[in-house]
Amino acid sequence: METIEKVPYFVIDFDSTFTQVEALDELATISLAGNPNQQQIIQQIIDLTNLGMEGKGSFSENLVKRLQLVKANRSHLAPLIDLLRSKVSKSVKRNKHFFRDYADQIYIVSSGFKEFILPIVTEFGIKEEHVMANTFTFDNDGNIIGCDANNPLSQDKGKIKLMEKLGLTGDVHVIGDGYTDYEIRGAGLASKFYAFTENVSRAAVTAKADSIAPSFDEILFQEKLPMTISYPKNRIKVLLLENIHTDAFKLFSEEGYTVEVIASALEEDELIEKIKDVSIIGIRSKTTITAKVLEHAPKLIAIGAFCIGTNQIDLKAAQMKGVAVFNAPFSNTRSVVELAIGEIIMLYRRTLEKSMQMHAGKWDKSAKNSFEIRGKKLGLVGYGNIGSQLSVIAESLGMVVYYYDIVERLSLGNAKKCSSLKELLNTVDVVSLHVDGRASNKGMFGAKEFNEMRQGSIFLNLARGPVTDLKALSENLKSGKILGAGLDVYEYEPKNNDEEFINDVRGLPNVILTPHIGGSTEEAQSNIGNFVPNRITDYINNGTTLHSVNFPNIQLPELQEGHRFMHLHENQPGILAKINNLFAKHNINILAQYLKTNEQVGYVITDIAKIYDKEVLDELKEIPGTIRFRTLY
Ligand SMILES: NC(=O)C1=CN([C@@H]2O[C@H](COP(=O)(O)OP(=O)(O)OC[C@H]3O[C@@H](n4cnc5c(N)ncnc54)[C@H](O)[C@@H]3O)[C@@H](O)[C@H]2O)C=CC1
Ligand SMILES: O=C(O)CCC(=O)C(=O)O
Repeated sequence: METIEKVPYFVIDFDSTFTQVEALDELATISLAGNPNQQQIIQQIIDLTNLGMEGKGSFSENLVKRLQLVKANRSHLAPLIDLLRSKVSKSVKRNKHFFRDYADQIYIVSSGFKEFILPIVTEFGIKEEHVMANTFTFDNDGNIIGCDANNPLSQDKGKIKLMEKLGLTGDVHVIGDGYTDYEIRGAGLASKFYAFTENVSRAAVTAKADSIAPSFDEILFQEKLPMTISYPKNRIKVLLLENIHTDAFKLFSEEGYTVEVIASALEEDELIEKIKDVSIIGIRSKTTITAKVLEHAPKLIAIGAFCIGTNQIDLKAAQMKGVAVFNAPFSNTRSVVELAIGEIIMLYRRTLEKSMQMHAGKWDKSAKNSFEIRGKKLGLVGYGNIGSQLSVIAESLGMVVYYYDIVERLSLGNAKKCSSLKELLNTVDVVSLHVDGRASNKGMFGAKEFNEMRQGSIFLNLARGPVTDLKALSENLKSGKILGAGLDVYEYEPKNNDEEFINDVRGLPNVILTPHIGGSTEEAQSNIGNFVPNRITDYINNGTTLHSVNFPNIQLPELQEGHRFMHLHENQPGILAKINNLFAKHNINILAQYLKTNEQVGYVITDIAKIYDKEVLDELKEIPGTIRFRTLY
């Protein structure tokens, strides 16, 4: 711990800084309960508070007006204090130890009232005599009728007057959300002003700040003081591309990260430029993360694939750079399945063709080449999450399901396993591809496979574009061998909605073309927008890698006490022993230890006691084969 002499005095505001709320606004909500004009009066109070915080108008007149509007009684203070206790700012709560450990250096300077400030801040170890605030005056019935007019804090430029009177000798750093907090610095009574924006950010105040602090962690980080978390979260930059659902923005922002959103995908060179200071990137299927991009991402901790497929990411390169990749393996499964079912029906009934004829004024009432799906044989190529879900629903509609997969899968319902792709193609009426986008699947379905299909079949590809040879499909559609097709994915897909879709399949008969929207439903996107950020924050906050597609998967218990060390290394013999030898050498007590490996890497998580020799950190990083080392708390 640094010596106390080096630590400046911290002058901290109460309302909207120490707590998330303005106490007088909250007091009014309590005191005016049941008053028919409650909302209107509270709004007047909020407007007056904001004027004061922005440094507009006379502060003393503003305070008197607010107290008159609040019309509170002593009996309203207890419920107010209870509420404030639950509204202490999150990062203040998180760093409770700081207020206790540095109590000699901490002052609360507030234009609020001691009656509700003292019970809150003294619970954090702040000294009663270091709390500078107003006091209420009451009438005989306990009604609040005003405040002590002699207290400088009830007057204009009150905080300046108070600070002059306090006469702190030494460095003073002010932390607050209001203009009156800045004024202490403006008057030369402090050397630094942090605009605290965790709860409210006012342009007039941030413009005057020496530093903007979105949390107390940021202040402690800048002051080089001990923090509860290892790194201020606002310094973690998140980049979300490709129209990712707004819930992801919300979740990452609530976590305290700084989030940037771009609606489209980025090309490699644009990405290389953008990713330099990014810690978390969120993409969908259109952004390719190559080894070259990863070389330019020194801060990258995690990649979120806000979809199922991860073929667009160099998973191995990410792993060897210690970047964890997470996807949403079943959040859009149902949406793809529903689209496939809909398309099979539409294609068998030639609905699109007939609809287009109708729009052109042609009435063609005929049953020719229109069929029910009941009793038809559906062949699923790839029997993973989507294939097997489609199997169940198709069967419930009366289809007879066959499947072919390169790995053993549990047959659901009455689905029949085929031992080869050829067997499946020779048997079924509808072929639907649900394989993943691994490199070896490129071109897996071409002239030979269409040739094996039965006359008058239906073909669907809602998996990945490169899997199918569209030239071969087009020839088979034109010859009538294939009755109809549904395509959602293409080898080249436009980068954004402004680029034209250019492809030979345009204009082919009885072909449903959709712009890679198999997973684009409100439900799926919202599911994904929640699933992926939660996996990433679990990893960052706890080390848990469950659902990572490139790290060994491990679900860790929450760390209760102490520190967690996470060591990712190349999977070579002897590394665990080297880690533990270092702990022994530094006399470090291991509380718990977990190890999970895959073929390439090992992931060792060690929980240790609170006090430890910091030298071990560098030594752990230097163990040969170390890919990434992270500490928690
Ligand atoms: N159109 C869209 O918007 C969407 C497309 N997808 C695509 O669908 C794919 C499948 O998704 P899930 O079923 O969730 O994946 P999954 O990983 O659960 O299933 C894929 C299955 O395909 C099998 N497979 C791979 N190559 C094969 C081959 N050559 N022959 C036979 N079987 C093979 C695998 O063994 C596995 O069982 C995703 O990888 C993605 O590319 C996924 C979601 C939305
Ligand atoms: O919705 C997307 O951007 C991609 C959907 C997809 O292909 C997938 O989830 O793998």
